[in-house]
Amino acid sequence: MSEPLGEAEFVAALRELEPRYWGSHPFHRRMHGGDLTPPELRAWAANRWYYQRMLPQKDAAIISNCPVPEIRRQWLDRIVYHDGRVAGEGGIERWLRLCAAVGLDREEVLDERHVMPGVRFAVDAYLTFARTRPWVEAVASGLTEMFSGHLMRRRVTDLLANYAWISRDDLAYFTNRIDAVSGEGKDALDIVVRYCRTREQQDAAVAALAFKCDVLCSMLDAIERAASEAA
Ligand SMILES: O=C(O)c1cc(C(=O)O)c2c(n1)C(=O)C(=O)c1cc(C(=O)O)[nH]c1-2
Repeated sequence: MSEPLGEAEFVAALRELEPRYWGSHPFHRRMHGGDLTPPELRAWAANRWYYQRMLPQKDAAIISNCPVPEIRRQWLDRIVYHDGRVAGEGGIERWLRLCAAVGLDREEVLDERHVMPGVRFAVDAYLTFARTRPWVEAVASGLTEMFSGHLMRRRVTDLLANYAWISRDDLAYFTNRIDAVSGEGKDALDIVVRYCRTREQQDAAVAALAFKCDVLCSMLDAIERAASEAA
């Protein structure tokens, strides 16, 4: 059995996966460059809805598999963040607001008529991973958020600069998420470092993060196809 990595080495192994993150995916590059047409932006928002609406179920799966009260308590905030405390609030509602801003009716988002099979497959795989793998691996798979703060900050700037009909208020999903992610990302990394003690657990955490990078890129591959059909 190999020796466990030191903390710095383990964190470096996780961070080394950044090139596999969806930040550099060609579809994101086109979006940030201002090259998407209104129908392409709608295809993106309607498909990503399927990811957004699954996140609380993924976080609930982590809680249900986790025997540590302190972690369960901490993780609960994520569900409330997306679902809100009452109907009409929370991240999911802010995503729907963005969908409306790009010209989608609420109904056509909620009934998921635009969701591509590849997006469904990738997102469902993420949920199944969280339900079936050890809870700390599921937490590690969410560490893509370590890479997302910078991307979301750029997204707000680039969408405002390049798509005249989108206002700052329409982007409340991202402006709000940027603040949340700096704290949550650090908390999740601390948990992974603390609970992955053996080399096998550390390797499984790195593999979980690689898997999640693939989930996100597969989503965007399918979204790219939806966009080309919509354009
Ligand atoms: O816009 C983005 O690029 C981006 C990326 C990610 C991510 O890296 O997983 C998340 C989000 N946004 C996000 O808004 C979000 O709520 C979120 C939750 C999670 C997760 O795995 O638990 N990732 C992400």
